[in-house]
Amino acid sequence: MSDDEPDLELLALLRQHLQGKLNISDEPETGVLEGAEYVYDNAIDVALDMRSCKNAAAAIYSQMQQKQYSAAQWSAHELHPKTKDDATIAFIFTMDLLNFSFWSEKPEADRFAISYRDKRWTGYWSLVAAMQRALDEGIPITDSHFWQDEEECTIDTLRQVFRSCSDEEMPMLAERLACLREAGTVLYEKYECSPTKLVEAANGSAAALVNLLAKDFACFRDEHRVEGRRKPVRILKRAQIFVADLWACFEGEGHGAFRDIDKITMFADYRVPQILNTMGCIAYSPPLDVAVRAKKDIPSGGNWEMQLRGCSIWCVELIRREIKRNHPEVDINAILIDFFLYDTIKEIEAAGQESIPHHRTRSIWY
Ligand SMILES: Nc1nc2c(c(CN[C@H]3C=C[C@H](O)[C@@H]3O)cn2[C@@H]2O[C@H](COP(=O)(O)O)[C@@H](O)[C@H]2O)c(=O)[nH]1
Repeated sequence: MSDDEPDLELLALLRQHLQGKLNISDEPETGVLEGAEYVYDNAIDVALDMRSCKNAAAAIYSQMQQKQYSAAQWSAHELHPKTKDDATIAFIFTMDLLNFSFWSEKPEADRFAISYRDKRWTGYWSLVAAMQRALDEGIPITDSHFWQDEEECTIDTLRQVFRSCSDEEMPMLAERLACLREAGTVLYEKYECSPTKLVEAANGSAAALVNLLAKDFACFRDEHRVEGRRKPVRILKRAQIFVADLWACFEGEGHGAFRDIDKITMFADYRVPQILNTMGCIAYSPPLDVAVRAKKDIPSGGNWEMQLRGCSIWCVELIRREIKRNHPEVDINAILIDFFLYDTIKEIEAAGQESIPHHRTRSIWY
């Protein structure tokens, strides 16, 4: 080897050493957790209670153990798709494109609801039920070609797909149509009209898939400016829950196999902050507490809302760390803790035992 040729072996060793020391990894990061910690460090209207977080970690761990909570629960839900194929990937992609803002101010009997399989579905489940019903009725709601067809896929088509068994229409139908249109265009331009090709473009990295969604789809770009910080805080709730739903549905196999799945954080929606507050893990300042209990509109991207979302992400991260500290052998991540917390608050809601309302923010982000 001549003197001026680089010693590739030496360079490889140096790179390995530096990566170890400086944690310079080729693996992508989403930046969500870093942004959440920044929001928590600067929050004045939402605080974390460490004693309650410790107690919650113990309670969540023991209940998850008792219920043998795992990714397998996802497919066990009556309405979730059961096959592990491209059709299911398209279903989950469509679902998480539209997975936002189901809440209503009407009484339970009058709120937007979907009648399907002789049951009345509300909230998130109304979305899944409406999609299943549409497919049963031959409406290709999960097909990105359909989303781009301005003759076939109109606001009236969505009114039909999401027709309610009460007088209230599904919220934000126009925004949902815009999400489908945009996603159809991006899939056509970049991913051969295939959600599976989009998943495969991430080469098995959860963080890379989240970043692809945020980069290529404006309707997944759930990031917001906060004062005192140059770059926006990335929350990316629907991008992250898409990866998590894929991972859970495929039970970590095939198109659900992500080597860095533990980089996915809690999904900052309007339900998990409610259960975290109920458990005493997060506390609101008096004015925020009054506003939430009065079901006042909490503007999307505002100071209060960003504190609610950022502090909830950070809170679940601390609960996850506490569980891992006490049970290093247990394979648990923020996704399973989040799914468990969501299902728990839904049980509390069904039993009519909510002690504080969820916060009211209307947005396409959650
Ligand atoms: N953080 C978090 N947010 C979640 C879910 C789910 C459903 N995931 C299923 C999959 C596995 C789990 O076991 C669940 O069965 C929906 N949401 C969000 O909540 C809101 C809907 O509330 P409500 O209107 O009351 O149904 C809305 O923003 C929706 O996007 C979750 O898991 N985590």
